[in-house]
Formats: sequence, structure tokens, C-alpha cells
Amino acid sequence: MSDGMEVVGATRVLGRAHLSHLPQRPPVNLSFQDLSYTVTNGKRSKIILRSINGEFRSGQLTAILGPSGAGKSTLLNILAGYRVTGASGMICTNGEPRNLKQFRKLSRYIMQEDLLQPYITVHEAMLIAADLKLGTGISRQKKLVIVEEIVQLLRLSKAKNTATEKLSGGERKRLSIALELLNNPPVIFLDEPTTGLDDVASSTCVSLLKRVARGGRTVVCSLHTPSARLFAEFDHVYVVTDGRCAYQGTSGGVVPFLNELQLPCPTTYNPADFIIEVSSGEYGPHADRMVAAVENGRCQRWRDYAADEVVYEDLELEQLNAGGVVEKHSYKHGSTACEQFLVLLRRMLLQTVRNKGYLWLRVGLHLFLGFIIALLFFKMGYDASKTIFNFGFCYACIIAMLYIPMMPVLLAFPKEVQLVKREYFNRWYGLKPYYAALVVSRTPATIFFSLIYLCITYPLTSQPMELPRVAMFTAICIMVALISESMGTVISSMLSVVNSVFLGPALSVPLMLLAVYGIGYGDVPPPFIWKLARSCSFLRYGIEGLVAAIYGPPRDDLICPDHVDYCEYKNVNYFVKLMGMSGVSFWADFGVLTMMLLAMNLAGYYLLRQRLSPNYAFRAIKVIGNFIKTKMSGTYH
Ligand SMILES: Nc1ncnc2c1ncn2[C@@H]1O[C@H](COP(=O)(O)OP(=O)(O)OP(=O)(O)O)[C@@H](O)[C@H]1O
Repeated sequence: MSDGMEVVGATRVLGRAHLSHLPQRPPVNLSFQDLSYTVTNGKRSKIILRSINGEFRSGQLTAILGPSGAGKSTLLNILAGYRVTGASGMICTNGEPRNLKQFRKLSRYIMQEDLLQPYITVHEAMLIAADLKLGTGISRQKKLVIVEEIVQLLRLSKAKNTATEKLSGGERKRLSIALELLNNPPVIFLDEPTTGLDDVASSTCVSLLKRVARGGRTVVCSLHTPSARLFAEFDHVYVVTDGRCAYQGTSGGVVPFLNELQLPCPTTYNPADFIIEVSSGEYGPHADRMVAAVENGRCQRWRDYAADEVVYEDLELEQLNAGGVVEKHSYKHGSTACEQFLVLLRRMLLQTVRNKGYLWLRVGLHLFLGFIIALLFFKMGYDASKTIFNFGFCYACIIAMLYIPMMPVLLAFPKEVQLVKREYFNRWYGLKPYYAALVVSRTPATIFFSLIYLCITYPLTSQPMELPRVAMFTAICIMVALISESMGTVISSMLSVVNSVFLGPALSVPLMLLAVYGIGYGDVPPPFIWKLARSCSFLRYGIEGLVAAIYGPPRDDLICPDHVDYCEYKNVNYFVKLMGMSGVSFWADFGVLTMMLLAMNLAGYYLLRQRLSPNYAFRAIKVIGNFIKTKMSGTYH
């Protein structure tokens, strides 16, 4: 069938839960037996889940309920594969032991915080996600139809052209769900999707989730205290108390279940509130009886009590269980690494250009700093009585190129990491294309802003106006700026904003000191250890490169003003020798800076990868870090 015909066909089914143009996925039933989870902090360990059992079926909307701290989010995290260490027991998909790697490809996890890419509209966000998830194998026209289907299903049509940061809480939540629906995942986990929404928005959200589930998906969400109306919408309710299952069955089965335990729910009371209150011990120690009555989740007696009839639109479950359809189904990334790189680059550049306030701020900052530095070192470039001050100008340029590009990264990247975490976990793209796009997208802006600064300072401080020298000076400044930006990424890829903003400037101080260590002692080399330490500072190569650019041979003597009797540093070779830089070569410094830029980017990529999926060494470091933190704070977290 041609795309055009499919478009016409699709418009007829708009609004139905069945998303006609999406890749069809076989349904997946999820069950777990004797699931336990223990966290260890130092010598102490805490059991959070205690041998619980349960089954969440395809086509049904499941709610995990329970008092605060009961273990709902933990259960969701483990089932989604977001948390693995410390969990034991059996998790099965369609009756077979779960293959976590495979399961991650077919499930999506919508976390409590609605982290959305800023500066793009709902429609753009959907199209970008479609390009990433569906690839170029599907035509643009068909992607537009798919996006339209989902936008209508989640009632986002009115907000289609609204920027994501201006959406209401409910719209943000619905957009988070819409983005994950794009490649039709068979299993969807949602952590408290109604938190922060009013009654009407919560009810809309839950009925939409029910429609999504009816399309043959397994939808599981954790909830706090749903209203009675909301509670009745759920096909399946799973109550957790103190890490155990206190009820598993339909929402309609809650009252009869409690009646059987001689715990009648008052007629005016919301059954959801009542079962949570009873299980949390507000009416006496009944939790153990409830857990025993449902055999900690093994009992299926209440499963179909007054249940809605669920119609599966896709494959029959018997077919799935018999044929291993789920395993054979292809869940690869929809797009190639190159396509992902291009889409992500487009998204990042769009966001950079749209963030006008920040762009103007950066322009203003570079202009301000440029003029301040230009005034401080005004016309000192050829003045033989001010050669030392001109060296100070080179140092000021290096410091400006260190701090200005690094600080915004330290502030913004930790938040970006949270966003990447969600998108990466939900398999939107690979980390290599992401990181490559990040580096490439940032480079033009960094070069542009460095040029603004240099266009002001270089001529006003009367540096030599010879093209090769101008090019060399500019190249070194840009290299230092790019390395500083990458250093910001390295630091903030593993840390929170507060820690990044502390560590970045703190680490810069030794780098700045090492850059000028030994200067003034002529060609006498510093002790080996200091020479080695100095060679670790990219600022050292930066300053050497700038000196080589403006004072490198052949350069005539500087001009000694008439009112000055004697200019010691009139001869630049003598000055360069005194600075201990007589042997420096621009190309050697530029080469080292290039290597350092590469190394810094590789380090940033490696650390980000470890942040998103840590290897054993990094997990061990995290455990040790937590242990030290616990010991230092003297409390148990
Ligand atoms: N890494 C951890 N270290 C120590 N305790 C933890 C850790 N993770 C979870 N817990 C504890 O496990 C219990 C269950 O946490 P969880 O977040 O699953 O509860 P919840 O039912 O989702 O609660 P809420 O409804 O308040 O979000 C809580 O008491 C929490 O303090």
C-alpha cells in the first residue's frame, strides 16, 4: 500500500487506542515470584521488598498502591530493570524467565519528574522522537500521521504548537507518555503519573492510560491515593505494604476481600483510601492477615472479580506463549547511529538558537569582558616598557577562555544528564551519537563567542596585525575554550549542579598556578616532578602557544616610548627566554592541545557512559562513596 493511501486510512481511525501505523508489537505479560530487594549501606542492610509475587497482564491497566515508603517505586524500578543490584527472585515475561537486555528493549519507563527537552514545541518534540525511534525507513508523511494519532489519543492537539516549558503539569505528563508511545512499546511503567495533577487532569490521564492498555499493552503505574472514581478505572490493583503484597485483584474486589477479613469498608468511604489505611496499620495489626490471605501476591482469586471484559486487538496470548513471538520480534533502534547523530544535532542546534536570552547574555558577557580587558591592557602590545603587562594580557585571555565556556556547562549539564538518562534508558538513541552531537553542536557557539572577545581585545591591545599571528592567537584561544567546555562536561557528567559548580572552579586553581609555575627563572628547568605536573595543565600549553603566536620569530624589537629611559624587554627574544619559553613551538603546543581536547572528550564520554550504565568498578566506587557519606553524616539513609 502506498503512503498516501495509508494516510487516508489512518485518518479514519484517529483517536482509537489502537495506533494503526505504529510497528505492531506482541503483547507481554509480566509476572514475578519471590521478589526481594535489599539495600546495603555500610554494615547495615535494609529489606525493602519481601518475597512478593504478582502478575501484570497485557491489555490491562495496573495500579500499584500502598502507604508512603511501602516500596511501590522500588517495585516499579526493579520490574522496569532500572534497579538491578540487590534484587533477587524470578521475573518472567509471558511465562519465561525475563531476559533483562531484551526486556529493556520492549519496555518504557516514565519517571515521576516530567523531564522534557526545552525550547521545542510539542509537535517538534514528537517529530524528533519519531525520527529517532522510527528511523528513516518510515516516510515523513507516515511519521506525521503516527504523531497525529498519538497527539489526538493523548488530547494534546490544542497544545501542539506550545513550547514544552510552557505546558501545564497535566500536558507535560501526557507529552511524556506520548513520546514513549511512538514506537509502541508493549510494556509501559509510570511512576506516579497523577502526582501534581488536579482531579479532572488525573482522571483524563488515567482513562487515556486505560485506552493505551486496551491497545494490547501492559501498563503499570504506581499511585498514592486515587479518588474512588479513579480507582474504579483500574483493571488490576496491587497493594504493597512494608515490602509485601496485601492485595492483588480487581478494584471491584477490594471491598469483598476486606469483608472476608471482617474489615468492612464504610459505604461512604473510598475503598482505595480504606485498603491503604488498613494495610498501613491504622485500624490495628491487620497487614499480616491481608498478606496471608493473598499469599503475598500468589493468590489469583480476586483477579477476575467483577472484571471488565478485555478485548485484545492484536495477537492472542496463547499464540505468544507457544511461539516465543516476543523474543523473535525485532526491537532494534529504529534509526542508525548516523541518523541519530543528525537528528540530535538538529535538536541541539535548534535549542541553542531558540534560547535567545542565554545567547544574548553570552554575547553581552563576552563584549563586557572584552572591553574591560582591552581597557586594562590598552595599546600594550608594542610598548617595550609594558612587555610584562602584555604577558599578563595573554594570561587574562587564557583565564577568560577557561571560565566563560566552562561555567555554563557546570550549571546546565547535570540537568541535561537527567534528561539523557530517561531518553537513553528508554532507548531513544545510543550514547555515541548523542555525545558526538553534543560536542559538534557546542563548537560553533564557542568559536563564535571566542571570536567576539578576540575581535575586541586583540586590536585594542595593539597585538601584531599579521595574519599568521592573528590566526595562531585565535586558534590557541579557541582550543583552550573548547577544552574548558569539555572539562566542564567531564566534571558535571558525574556530579550534581552544586558539586559541579564547586569542583569546576576549585580544580581550575591548580591548573592556573601550574600554567605560570617556573616563569621568570629563565631557561633553568624546574624540578622534574613540577615539570611533570605543569605538563598536565592545558593552560600551560595555552599560554606558551599565545606567547609563541605574538612573540615567535621573526619579530622586530618592541618600541620604547620617548619618556622612558630604558626598556629592559625591548628585545622579545630576551623576554621570551626570561619567561622560560625560548624553545616553545606554536605547532607543538597546538598539537598537545588537540590531543588534550580529544582526551577530555573521550573522558567525558566514558564517564557519562558509566553514569548511565555503570560497570562493576564504578558500582563499587558508588558503594564506597555511599559508605563514606553514611559514616561522615553518622546517619542511616
Ligand atoms: N537506596 C536506599 N537506601 C535506603 N533506603 C532506601 C533506599 N531506597 C529506598 N529506600 C527505602 O525503601 C522504602 C521504600 O521506598 P520507595 O521509594 O519504594 O517507597 P514508595 O512506596 O514509593 O514511597 P512513596 O509513596 O513515598 O514514594 C522507603 O522506606 C525508603 O526510605
